[in-house]
Amino acid sequence: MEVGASMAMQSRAPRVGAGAAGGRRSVFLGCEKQARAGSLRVGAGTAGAAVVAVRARGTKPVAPLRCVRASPGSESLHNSVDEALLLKRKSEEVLLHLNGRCINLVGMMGSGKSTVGKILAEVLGYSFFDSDKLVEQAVGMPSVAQIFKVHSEAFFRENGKALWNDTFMGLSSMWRLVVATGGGAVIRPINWNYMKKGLSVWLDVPLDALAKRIAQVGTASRPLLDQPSDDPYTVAFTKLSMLAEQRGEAYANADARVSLEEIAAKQGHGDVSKLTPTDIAIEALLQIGNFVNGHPTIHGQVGDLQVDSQSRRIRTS
Ligand SMILES: Nc1ncnc2c1ncn2[C@@H]1O[C@H](COP(=O)(O)OP(=O)(O)O)[C@@H](O)[C@H]1O
Ligand SMILES: O=C(O)C1=C[C@@H](OP(=O)(O)O)[C@@H](O)[C@H](O)C1
Repeated sequence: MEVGASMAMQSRAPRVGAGAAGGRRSVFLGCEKQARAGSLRVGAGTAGAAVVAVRARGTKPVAPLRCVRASPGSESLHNSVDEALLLKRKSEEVLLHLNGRCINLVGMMGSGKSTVGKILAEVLGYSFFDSDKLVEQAVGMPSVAQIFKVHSEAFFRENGKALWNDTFMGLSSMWRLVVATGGGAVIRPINWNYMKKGLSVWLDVPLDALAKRIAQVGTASRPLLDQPSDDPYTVAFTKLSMLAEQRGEAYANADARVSLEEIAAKQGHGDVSKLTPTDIAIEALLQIGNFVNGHPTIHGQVGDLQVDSQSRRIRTS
């Protein structure tokens, strides 16, 4: 989640404020930047504990083209103007068929869900959410690492499940969002019930590339990989291999798969490290396009909402 602060979409990061409900915090998501008409309240959670209130953004079909960069020191996200234009064209192609459906990115830690998700949100004129950030804020802690430390992994995954339910139920009830889900979100079947209300896209990155990225940025924000070692690459690679073994089939539930190896092969590279996040976003749009063409939703149900594809107004069903 280390994408640089310079990216425009961060101004759309969800704000979460506390509200007492059912003995824990309810989650208030305000996607305020560029918010326009329409405010929607969705009861979330079987206990009705949390209410997610979302300001629906107005229509803004495609974001203006602009050069975006990742964190300082990293590569430019776009290799060229041509690449940026291709991204924009692909987004225009899929936008109409998407019909407001939410895009849920799944994949291992470090697979680029946040980085690519922000590019997709930017170019589609969608809002970007990071599901881990929502849980952090609902728990009232600054990071997942802190939740693991003060509580435990089990708390994060199991005891915190009501929060997860609220988070995913709330997110799945919204529209025009790109969501970067935590790498472990796929292991809870109920999360799929919610994610399947929109589209799910698996960023399938070779483990070697993941371990290199994570070793490069450090493991502090990824508690599962954060062990004292002189060789963070090997620690990350070993743990990621284990997780991939356990989760492989769960990721494969996604509606669309973006394989970095396949993109690299198409481009004639032997190595995925040459791919920019924009290359990956373009392929994601291609795969999303393939999926939505086979699964159209027109004037239909999107999650719990009715979306009018002409006016793009939202009504609760
Ligand atoms: N295509 C890419 N090439 C090189 N580094 C990347 C790429 N995509 C993401 N990264 C870097 O990898 C790290 C993890 O990316 P991130 O988007 O936070 O992954 P996730 O959200 O899936 O955990 C970040 O430091 C990011 O800058
Ligand atoms: O794969 C996992 O189990 C995890 C992935 C992390 O999110 P990212 O995939 O965004 O790094 C975070 O939820 C936590 O450290 C556990």
